[in-house]
Amino acid sequence: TQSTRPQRLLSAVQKNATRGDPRSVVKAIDHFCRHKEWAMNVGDEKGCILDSVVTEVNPHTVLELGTYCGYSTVRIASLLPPHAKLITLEFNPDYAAVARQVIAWAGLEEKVQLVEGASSDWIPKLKEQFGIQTFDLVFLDHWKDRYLPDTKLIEEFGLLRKGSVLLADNVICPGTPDYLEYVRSSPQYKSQYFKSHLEYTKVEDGLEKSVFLG
Ligand SMILES: Nc1ncnc2c1ncn2CCCCCNC(=O)c1cc(-c2ccc(F)cc2)cc(O)c1O
Ligand SMILES: [Mg+2]
Repeated sequence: TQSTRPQRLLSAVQKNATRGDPRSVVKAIDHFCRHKEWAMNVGDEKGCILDSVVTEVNPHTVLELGTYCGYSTVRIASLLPPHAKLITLEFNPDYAAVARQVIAWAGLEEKVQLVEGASSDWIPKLKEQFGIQTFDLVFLDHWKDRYLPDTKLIEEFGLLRKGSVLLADNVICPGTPDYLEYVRSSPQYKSQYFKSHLEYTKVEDGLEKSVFLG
């Protein structure tokens, strides 16, 4: 049977990256997506912005919505302090299967909990299931029309504390207009737009960083 794009991306990692070296895994994926097949990873340009926000926040608890092949999972987890935990939710079992292997190749399994299922089903259960109080950082990169309802769920279930940071991918392309309107107009958030480009292209896109004021 034909391989899928995520499977071909995984093969490129296993062929070109060094086991236990997250930076080489990131490099191998970016090379594959730039020279072989485009894929919807956050990519190298927005990835540098992601890295700077992760480093600034220095989070002990991270929630990622939308794992895909684990590219941003690896970028984030490679920057976490010891004993920090990253929970990443992936809806598609085929993506999840590839992401587990990419995360393992990077040697980051200890820091990452990949959970399969829909964000709307899991957000209400994260406290009891994983003993989480609040998240220091949330990276939104899943269905674009789920950013706003899931942010409201995250607020409703008390998963944010004063100073928690939401970082949202694709706020321009494909776009998340209702989410942007919400975080930019709500008195509960201090928002900032980081202009960039859609991964591996010249099309405008960017990340929106929103600090929860409590
Ligand atoms: N736990 C969960 N709960 C709910 N949904 C869940 C989920 N886990 C996964 N999903 C379902 C997300 C599926 C992928 C989401 N990402 C995207 O759709 C996405 C699309 C583009 C894109 C841009 C221009 C184009 F021309 C084409 C595509 C770029 C990106 O950076 C994107 O992140
Ligand atoms: Mg994205």
